Amino acid sequence: MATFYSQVPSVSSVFSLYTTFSAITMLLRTILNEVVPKGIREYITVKLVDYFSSYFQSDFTFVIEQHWGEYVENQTFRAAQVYLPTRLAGLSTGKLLVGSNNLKNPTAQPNLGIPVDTKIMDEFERIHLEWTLHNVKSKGRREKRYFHLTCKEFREKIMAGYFAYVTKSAEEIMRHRENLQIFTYNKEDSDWESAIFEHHTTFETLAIEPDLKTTLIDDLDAFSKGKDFFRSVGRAWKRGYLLYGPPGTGKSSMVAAIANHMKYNIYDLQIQSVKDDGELREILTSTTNRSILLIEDIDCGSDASRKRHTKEKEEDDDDSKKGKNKYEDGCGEEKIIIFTTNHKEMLDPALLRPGRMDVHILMDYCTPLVFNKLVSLYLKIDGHILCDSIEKLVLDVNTTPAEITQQLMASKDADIALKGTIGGRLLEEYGGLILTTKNLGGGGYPIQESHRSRRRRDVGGSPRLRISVSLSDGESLWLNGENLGGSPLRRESSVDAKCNR
Ligand SMILES: Nc1ncnc2c1ncn2[C@@H]1O[C@H](COP(=O)(O)OP(=O)(O)OP(=O)(O)O)[C@@H](O)[C@H]1O
Repeated sequence: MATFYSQVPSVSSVFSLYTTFSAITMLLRTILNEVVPKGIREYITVKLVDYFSSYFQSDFTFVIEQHWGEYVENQTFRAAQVYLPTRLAGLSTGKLLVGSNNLKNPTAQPNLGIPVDTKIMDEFERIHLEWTLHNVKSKGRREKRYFHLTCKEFREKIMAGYFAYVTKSAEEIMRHRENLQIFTYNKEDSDWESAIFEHHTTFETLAIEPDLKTTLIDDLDAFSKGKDFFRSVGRAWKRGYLLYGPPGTGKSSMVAAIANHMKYNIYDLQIQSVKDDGELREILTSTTNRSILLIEDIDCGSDASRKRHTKEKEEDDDDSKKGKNKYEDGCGEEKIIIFTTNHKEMLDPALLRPGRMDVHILMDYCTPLVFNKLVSLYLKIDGHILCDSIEKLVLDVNTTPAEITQQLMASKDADIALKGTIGGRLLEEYGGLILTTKNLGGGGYPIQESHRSRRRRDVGGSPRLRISVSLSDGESLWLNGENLGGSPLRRESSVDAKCNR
């Protein structure tokens, strides 16, 4: 017994042995890091991973195809596609697939792509996993892509935990992705074609009323966090927006701001080219989650679409009685649908019924606030001597943000740019007088599209526009210009405004 105790090392000798061992380990690690170049170290790691992976050859394989059913995008495939590039360090070959679609920053480090027929290693709760992307193209059929995910056992654990982990990671990556994509539908291939979405408008650079901006952002944020809510009320996790208003008031810019805020890709569908509901359903189901389906100019239609609309209307009436919406049918989760139109009054009333489009947003002519926002965005100034008068004028004369931005872009010099706007031109011509159309016998004469076209016909088809202005000395004038955004205005005649309405 005594001999045994005498052989047991003391605490201090254990501690000193441990210290020496740690120091040697650290020294060796430092030498290894100093002496063996990084490339060789990584090569050894890859080889070791390779060796062990072939040693523990997996015997169970999950097959994850790109499409689930004939057309529906398989969300598990999509999640893997987004997630796997983060696991390419464990690649078992000496090759990497690299590329970039970053047009904003062409010198940025390229991204890693998923090479075909190449093993990609991953680990989940100490389970070793192996992914391989396969690509099969058979004659006359579209390319078939699928992943093999192999593991030795633990099938239950993979089903219960790993796929959810991959999906969550992919969502996180997508939430922070820099480049969004815009897809357009190719009828011939019955598939979407993608391109980088280059519209950089955000809610910061979109000039809209502040209240509308706050409400809309809150609505979008609530939607993106609303998974449980939508489920609890038994509704599909979708939101529909109808953007309506005259051309040039920022509907497309608003779509870009929404996409950039949500980091959603856009599927831009020309509804006129879709022949029937069956095709529409196929197209909708082939869009991915966390995306925007955009249908612009919903009021415009070819003959084909008009015929379809008549048929649809009958079906819609039927569907709406049952509380159904075909744009919602079977098209996945977390999706936004946006319709735009210049003529809300021409839309099929079925589309406007409660429950169809959740939010209707009027994109209108410039207000003083919108005008000032555009001035501060484009001219980087907080105010200008001409602004007060132009603000008053935009209340009376319908001017679109597009017309204003065009003029503000004309020069970096605020004086020149502001004088180029309709208000600026009037002010310049009439020597800084306060201009208003308010006293024209009954509350002014706002110039709307219908008035414009009637005026055009009145003057024998020439594209002239007349606006009425009362000067500060009480005199009323009709001013004549080629159009609001065009050539300088000139005095035509002094007339009684009432007679000319
Ligand atoms: N509210 C706005 N804020 C900032 N810029 C705007 C706004 N509205 C229009 N613009 C400017 O005008 C251009 C045209 O606007 P946009 O295409 O968004 O209008 P639209 O309402 O979609 O027109 P259309 O109905 O003809 O498609 C934009 O590229 C942008 O520069």
